[in-house]
Amino acid sequence: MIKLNDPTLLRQAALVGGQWIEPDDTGLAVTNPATGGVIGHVPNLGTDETRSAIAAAQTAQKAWTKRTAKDRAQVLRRWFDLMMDHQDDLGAILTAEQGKPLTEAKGEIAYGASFIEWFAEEARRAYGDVTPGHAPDKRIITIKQPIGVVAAITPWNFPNAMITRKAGPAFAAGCAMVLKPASQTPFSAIALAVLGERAGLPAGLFSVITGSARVIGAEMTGNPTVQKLTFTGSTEIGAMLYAQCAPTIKKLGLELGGNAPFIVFNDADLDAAVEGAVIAKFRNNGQTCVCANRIYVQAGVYDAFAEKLASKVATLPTGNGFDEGIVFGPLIDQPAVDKVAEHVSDATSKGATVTLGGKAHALGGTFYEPTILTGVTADMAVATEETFGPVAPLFKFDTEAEVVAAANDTEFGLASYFYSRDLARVWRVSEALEYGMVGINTGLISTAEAPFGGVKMSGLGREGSRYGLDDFMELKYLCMGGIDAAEEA
Ligand SMILES: NC(=O)C1=CN([C@@H]2O[C@H](COP(=O)(O)OP(=O)(O)OC[C@H]3O[C@@H](n4cnc5c(N)ncnc54)[C@H](OP(=O)(O)O)[C@@H]3O)[C@@H](O)[C@H]2O)C=CC1
Ligand SMILES: O=C(O)[C@H](O)CS(=O)(=O)O
Repeated sequence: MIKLNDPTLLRQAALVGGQWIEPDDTGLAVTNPATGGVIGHVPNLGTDETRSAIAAAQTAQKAWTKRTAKDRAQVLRRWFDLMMDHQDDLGAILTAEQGKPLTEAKGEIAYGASFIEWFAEEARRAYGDVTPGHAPDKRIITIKQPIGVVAAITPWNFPNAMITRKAGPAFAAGCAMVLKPASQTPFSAIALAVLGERAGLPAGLFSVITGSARVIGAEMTGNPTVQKLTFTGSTEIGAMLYAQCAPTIKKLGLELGGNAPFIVFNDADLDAAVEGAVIAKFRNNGQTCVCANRIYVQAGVYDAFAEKLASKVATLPTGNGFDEGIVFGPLIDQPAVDKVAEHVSDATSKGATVTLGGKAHALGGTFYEPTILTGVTADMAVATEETFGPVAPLFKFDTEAEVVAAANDTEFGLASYFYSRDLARVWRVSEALEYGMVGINTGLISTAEAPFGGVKMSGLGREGSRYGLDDFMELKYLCMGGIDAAEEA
């Protein structure tokens, strides 16, 4: 059992149109990836409950949008305050169902809450404009209005922040949201809904539906009342949902897979580059879409970088996320371990060397040793597939042109990183990299103030920043005519 200051936050129920529904004997078990133990159960809901939630959202949204932006902002601010007041409990629930170390989980709570805080402020800045008319009697006015009912589907790797990164702008804009969280991590979403009620989110505005992704998703994508679908997860599922939304022409927000390059030039600050690589590669045990999936090191510093990185990572302990000082928790499930093992096996079979780790951890279960590979080449699976685990493949390169071409040689375009202290090179490489985001001399770029998102197969739209609200609003053009000149006195 998870020790909580407020046990009511761990609620074994889904929230459908303002009504809490508890699981019956068809309920779905949620397990702790570190121990395999059952944390609790959630109801196995489907089409009817999803349809009911969407109808309730439509009703609640009409009232919500009539409230002032300041009023909506105050509710969001209260939600932010409650999240931070309960940071320890929300972090414990997250570690229990996702596995990341408690310190990192609490960090995610603060990161997730920052999106609610940011959009509480942005809510009051949905500015329109007045444009000089195209005729003497015409005036042109542009206003922004909420899209309406939003459906959201989120992944297990950031079970709090991937929800608030959508709910914050949606509610700030005046929308309602029906959410299907990942089946492996529903309790973080449910705890957010419990606190949302306490903050004053009206009944029906925010529903959390648990059950079959395929069935719930089919209703979300097919129901014409849903005006926007916002999805974070794999490119494969994202593309399928994109197609499912086509018949009802929904707006889409897609935050999909990545294959981030991490480039270290000869002129880099090597210690800073090692520190950045540890964060960019191993945050959340490598289970993030913006993780450094390929590490390119210029020939002049390759051996020194590899040695420094291995020495640093070797000091970082693996274990149960609730234990003091743990840096690497378990992977989410056995398929995740199998994929990591397959990538390591493929690389070594094609000539790569295991400098550190390279096998399942002695702890067993879904624990895997943090791994560093050297002598990695472009024909290996780690070069083209997202590993989504603690494997750092080091590629050697000679010239800037060669590494930029290699970095761009992927269908993905989410995050990228490079270390250089040459100003001209910083500009050249920043402009040449085909990605939505570029980290320059840093391995950690995600923050509510910045536009998060990708290009190519990594998705559509941006979350966070001053642009995030617009993804949940529609522009309306008012053409005011008949404004004739006053009669001469
Ligand atoms: N761009 C970004 O910000 C992020 C991208 N990702 C990417 O997601 C992948 C790993 O996350 P993972 O959760 O496994 O991704 P998935 O795409 O498998 O799952 C994401 C969500 O989609 C749901 N889902 C799965 N199948 C369907 C379906 N047929 N219809 C509707 N919903 C469905 C899942 O539900 P269920 O849990 O029930 O299967 C889950 O809630 C990686 O590729 C990673 O790069 C992950 C996080 C962030
Ligand atoms: O799920 C993810 O990978 C997140 O988008 C990563 S981040 O926002 O925490 O960088």
